[in-house]
Amino acid sequence: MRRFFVSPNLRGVLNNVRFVSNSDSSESSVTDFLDKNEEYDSLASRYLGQSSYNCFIIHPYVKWGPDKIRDTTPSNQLQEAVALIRTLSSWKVIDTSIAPLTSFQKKMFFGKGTLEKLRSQIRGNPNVTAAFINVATLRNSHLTELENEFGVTIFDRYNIVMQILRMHAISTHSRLQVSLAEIPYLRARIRHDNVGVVTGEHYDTRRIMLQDREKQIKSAIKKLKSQRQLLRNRRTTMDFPVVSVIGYTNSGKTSLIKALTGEEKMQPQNQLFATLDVTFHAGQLPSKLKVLYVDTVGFIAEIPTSLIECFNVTLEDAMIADVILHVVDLSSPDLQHQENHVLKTLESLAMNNNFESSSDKIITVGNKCDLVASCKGNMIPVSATKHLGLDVLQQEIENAVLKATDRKIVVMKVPSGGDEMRWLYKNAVVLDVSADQHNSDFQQMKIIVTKVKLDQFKSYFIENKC
Ligand SMILES: Nc1nc2c(ncn2[C@@H]2O[C@H](COP(=O)(O)OP(=O)(O)OP(=O)(O)O)[C@@H](O)[C@H]2O)c(=O)[nH]1
Ligand SMILES: [Mg+2]
Repeated sequence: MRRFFVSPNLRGVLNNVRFVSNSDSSESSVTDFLDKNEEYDSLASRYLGQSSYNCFIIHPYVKWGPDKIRDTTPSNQLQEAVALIRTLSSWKVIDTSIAPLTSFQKKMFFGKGTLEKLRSQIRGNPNVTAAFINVATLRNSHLTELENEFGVTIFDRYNIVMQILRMHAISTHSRLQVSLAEIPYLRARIRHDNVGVVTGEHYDTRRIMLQDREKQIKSAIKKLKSQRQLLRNRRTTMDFPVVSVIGYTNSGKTSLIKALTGEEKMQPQNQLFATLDVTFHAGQLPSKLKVLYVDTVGFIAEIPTSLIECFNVTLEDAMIADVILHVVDLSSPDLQHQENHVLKTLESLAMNNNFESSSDKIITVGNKCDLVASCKGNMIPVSATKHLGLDVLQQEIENAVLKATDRKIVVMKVPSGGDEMRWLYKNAVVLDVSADQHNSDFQQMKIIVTKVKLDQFKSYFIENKC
């Protein structure tokens, strides 16, 4: 299993281990090109709207058949759509509607009656300037159809999520990833606009510009990856167990790490995709063992794979952790759907990257227990903000970390002030030292030690003496 290495200056490092920094000048030069492309900017501001809209939200749902989603309800999904739009600070939700469909594969997106009803609702309200159709991606033909019918700008989830990510991406790494995710979207949109245009010249220039930009972004991400690897390698000598914290967006991952580490600088927010960087934070378990908690980007259902893929890189660090905390929001009416989505995505990520399955190292944490009367299922109830249940959780994390990293808590009798003591201070975590009651020349040391180090100790100090 891979380990993260951190600097020998333990205290400094443990204050706040953050491998991704917003102000790293060596990184920011890598992204200079992102801001120097007028043609791209005009395309992005047109399709990834930076304006404000008064939005009518439509949640289309399939009543039966293979497209029907079974572990949630249309009204829960509509609620998530509303939360997505509310995350865009300058947008307003004007009205919402749940619209039945027979299938997403039909030539016309809505049936005649539903379309008629929606058209009169939207066209009848002069305040409405946009409609958000709550599906992963709309086909170009459906986009054209709905624009013509409703007479307002049409958005799908891909677009809305992109806009949120754009708004929250500050660090070099997240800006690059978001920029990469924009390309397939824009490519589809310029193709859409090209329909019916006699000369394809303009389309070709734009297509080539997007292709060049994609190449530049990919090579910048590659460069950055090797810089980050170098940074990690430089922080040699001490290795810490790694506990990654994953979960659906807004479930409380950042809040939980803040509660477990006491790191005041962390800023949880009531927004979807508030965290877009993988960051590392030092914490201490009940036995004093130091661990690194990894904060990660949240998951969300119903987005296209090209968008998910851009964030897979950030999840790589999370996947190879010793223990994974899966945070679920107990107060969400859509708890089951969100939990299933995260587990399914993890499974496919593991499969596609040839990682070993992560299921046996997952601890499920039911967060926001202060908002519910009871907690069902096999999970540890906590409240990150009210600091409830954290002791039990930390003990569970410790047991899992010891098991996953082959560490043991051992009590040893060693000569006072001898080489053995010095060796153990250097190579193990010393939990307690007390004078041996039967022989004052010896000390009892309670330590946490890896199996490898314990075997070394035995070979240096026990077997060699025989
Ligand atoms: N009542 C209550 N609110 C909580 C609790 N934990 C987190 N929250 C709130 O939930 C919201 C989201 O918290 P975050 O910690 O930012 O969630 P996250 O999972 O990191 O979200 P993303 O980074 O956007 O995916 C914030 O408004 C928190 O204050 C809790 O235990 N109880
Ligand atoms: Mg967060």
